[in-house]
Order: sequence, then C-alpha cells, then structure tokens
Amino acid sequence: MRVIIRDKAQSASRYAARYIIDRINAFAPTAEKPFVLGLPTGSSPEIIYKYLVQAHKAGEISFANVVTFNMDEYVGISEDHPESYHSFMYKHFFAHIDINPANVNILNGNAPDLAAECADYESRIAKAGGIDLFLGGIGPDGHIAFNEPGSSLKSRTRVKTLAEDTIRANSRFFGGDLSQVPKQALTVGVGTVMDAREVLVIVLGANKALALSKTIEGGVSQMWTASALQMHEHAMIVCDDPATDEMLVKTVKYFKSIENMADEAETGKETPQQRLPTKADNWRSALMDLKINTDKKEQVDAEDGELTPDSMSSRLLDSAIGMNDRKMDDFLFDRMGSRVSTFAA
Ligand SMILES: N[C@@H]1[C@@H](O)[C@H](O)[C@@H](COP(=O)(O)O)O[C@@H]1O
Repeated sequence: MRVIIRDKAQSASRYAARYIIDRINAFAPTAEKPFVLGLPTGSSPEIIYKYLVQAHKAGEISFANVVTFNMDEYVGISEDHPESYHSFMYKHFFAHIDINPANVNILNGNAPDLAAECADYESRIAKAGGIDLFLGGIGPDGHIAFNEPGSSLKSRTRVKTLAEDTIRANSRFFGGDLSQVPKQALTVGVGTVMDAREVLVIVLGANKALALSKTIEGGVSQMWTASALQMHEHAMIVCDDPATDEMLVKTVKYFKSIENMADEAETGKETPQQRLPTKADNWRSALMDLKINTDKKEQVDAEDGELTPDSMSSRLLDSAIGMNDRKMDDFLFDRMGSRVSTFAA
C-alpha cells in the first residue's frame, strides 16, 4: 500500500486529482476501450472533483471516453433529492465535464427489486471490463463505500443497513435531523472494490484519524472494512496531516521517507524535504510559526485555502527570506538570542 501525506486537504486533493488525470491520459481511452472509473461521494472527494473540473476546463483531460460507476446510493430518496448521490455527482462533477450520460452508472435506490438492481450492477461492471481505478473515501468508522463494520471482506453489491455512527455522521447533510437520513443504502461490496485494478482512497481531517490508523497500522479486519486494502496489490491512500493524528510518528515518517526516496529515484535529485535544514531554514520556520500563532485575523485564500495572515510577523518573515545563515546570525539581537537560539540549533 502506498500512503501519500500532504499538509492540507487542498494539497492532498490536488495530488489525487493529478494522479487520476495522469492515469486516464496515459490509458488514452477510446470509445471502444474506455477507462472505467469508480467514484465516491461525501465531503472528502469534493475538492478532487473541483480540480478535475478545472483541469477539464483547461483542456488537460477529457471524460468523453470514461465510464463511471458510483460506489453507493441511499435507498428510498428520490434521485432529485438534494442529498441523493445522483444529485451530488451531477452538482459537483458530471454537469461540468464532457462525460456521455450513457457512461454514468449509479445504483438506483428506488428500484422495485433492490437485490436485482445490485446483481445487475455487478454484471454491468463486469461487462465494462472491470474497474480500472476506484476512487474512494472512508467513514469515521473505517467503512469504505457503505460497507459498515462487520461487512464481509468478500462482499458484493447489495443492500446495507446503515450503522448508527454513519447515520449520525451523515445527518449533517440532512439539517442535523437523524430521522431524515435514510436507514438503508445500496453499496458496492468490499470485494467489488478489491476487484478494481487500482484503488485510491482520499482521507481528510482529524475525525478520520482513528479509522486511518486502523486501516494502515491495524490488522485486516471486518470491523474496519477499509483495512482490506492491505490485501490489494495497487492500493494508495492520500491523506492530509490531521488524518494522521492517531498514527505512530514512526509510521508517518516511514511513508514520507518512502515517498522522498521514490521522488529521488525518479528525478535523481534531492527533494526539498530531504535537504537537511540550515539555520536559516530553522529561523524561517520559527518565524512562520510565530506568524501564524500571533495572528488574530486569518483569511482563507478562496483559490487554495492557504492561510494568508497579515501582521507584523509577515514582515519579519519577509525580512528573513533570502538571508543566509551568516546574515541570520546577525539578525539575532542579544536579548532575544538566548531564548530563541534553541530554534536555530
Ligand atoms: N457512503 C459514503 C462513503 O462512500 C464516504 O466515504 C463516507 C465519508 O464521507 P465524508 O467524506 O463526507 O466524510 O460517507 C458515506 O458514508
């Protein structure tokens, strides 16, 4: 399993979107040989969809020869309900790209025979040649798609009763009213996801931290169904820093170092993360901390969500940029020196 860790949700999502774009473009899909993409809903993939739409508008990617299969759908709410996964997908993705509507597959949670709908979905996936890349998210209880704890790790597409934790978590989309959240859903099985040639799971935020540590560091378990990915030959998890909060520092460092090694092997160059920090780097980072901690007003850049503090400390930081170690030493005045020199050590 590959684990890619980025500072923020934006950078993690950008990485995942770029990965998907590169995969589709490298495949060079045609009408006869389309790329088959599995897709999730939820708040986690929203930024990925935003980047994919941007890339499409910039002419970097076409979805004309992409066939999609969504992971899941609620039972019993109409397709045009604002919280149905049909609505979600059109709102965030399909309405903004050049996909052929005939290539879009989403489970029908209102089918008269739900079991038949699920069986048919599996045959449609098989008929399409199987899924090339399944993008997924996980729930706080470690579920993948709607495969709640206790789901068979060999399960196929079927009707699932939602766990109380999931109903609670998803009630935020239904005005916080638990009674409005459907109690059942149709979902691809863990086995369906595992059959994809590649699986990429996006995990964002501290509320997923326990699930992520169980998925990566725990054993393979039906109680954390995403942990089945440990058995997949081409699984990748892309996460942000907060999502790693429950993981061992050692694990986080391990995956970061593996990524650095891979980058180095590819480029033959030292990556910025690998270069040992100089005194000036330590100072810059100390000032950066100061800048963020002392700010009262933080603005979120609409484009990429970076913090853009505006304070005295920004000016300190600006003065520090471009200084070498020698100048940085001169920059220390004695009174502060003893207290702050630990930063530069
Ligand atoms: N069925 C979906 C999952 O496919 C999704 O991964 C999960 C996490 O959603 P979010 O990203 O909003 O936390 O929510 C739902 O339960």
